[in-house]
Amino acid sequence: MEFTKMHGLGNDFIVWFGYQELPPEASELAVRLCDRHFGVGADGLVYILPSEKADFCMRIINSDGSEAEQCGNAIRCAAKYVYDRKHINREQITIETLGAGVQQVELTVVDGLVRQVKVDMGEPILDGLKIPTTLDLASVINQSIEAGGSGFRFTAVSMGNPHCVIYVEDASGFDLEAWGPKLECHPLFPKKTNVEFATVRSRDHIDMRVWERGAGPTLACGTGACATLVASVLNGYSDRRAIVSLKGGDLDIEWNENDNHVYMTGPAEVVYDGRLS
Ligand SMILES: N[C@@H](CCC[C@H](N)C(=O)O)C(=O)O
Repeated sequence: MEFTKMHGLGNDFIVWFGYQELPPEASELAVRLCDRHFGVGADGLVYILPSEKADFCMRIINSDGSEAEQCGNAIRCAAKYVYDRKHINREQITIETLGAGVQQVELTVVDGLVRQVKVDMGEPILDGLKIPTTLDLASVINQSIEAGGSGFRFTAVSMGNPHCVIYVEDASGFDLEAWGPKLECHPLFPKKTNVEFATVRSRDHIDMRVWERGAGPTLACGTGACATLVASVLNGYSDRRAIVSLKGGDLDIEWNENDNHVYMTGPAEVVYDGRLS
């Protein structure tokens, strides 16, 4: 079984190509292989599959074996993979996702090397029940939530997958382990949620740390960065375009006023090719 280890800003994946469909053992394999001591070590498994609607289809399995609807860092990796391995010879690629439709990806290639990947992440979902939350509201902005005896204010956004954005004084020093798991499984979020702790540095720069649903603390989350930018605009904290600084590096995020789509630009890297016996 040949795989490729890739990452987007340190959010790392075991990438598989060549399957015709998601194998039934994907969930069990994710738990085993993502283990950083007894396995390969990764935040998730990524399958690049054939698609009837787009050039390729991408499916992402979190390290706990659950399947996510979408993954921003993985879609950049998938686009770089198919281009580098010459499965496509265009710099514009369409990739079908489980929960965020078909996404348009554009590669910036310099001297044959993929330098940046820009993804049209589609329109954010703001409706409370569709995110999903248990709140029947047109948008879930600056609402209160209690976890572990403490109260927080949160804004919920879906980018195909659910996000709970909380503003804190210092995101980079925030104790993710203490609050992440409690908020991830909070009953307000029926499908659980990714949790972003954000600090707005200026109107075009936001620091964010993430506790991912099904994966725990990761170095970066593409959909989380998009959700954080959208939440920051909704709360009046930022402009519609900002750098979101994550532990693993920066993403350039824009929520375009004309088409209401969110655009994410960032890198994707190959670490190594491997073979499982
Ligand atoms: N790291 C991702 C998101 C992966 C899925 C997430 N854990 C979920 O369950 O929704 C990203 O870069 O977007």
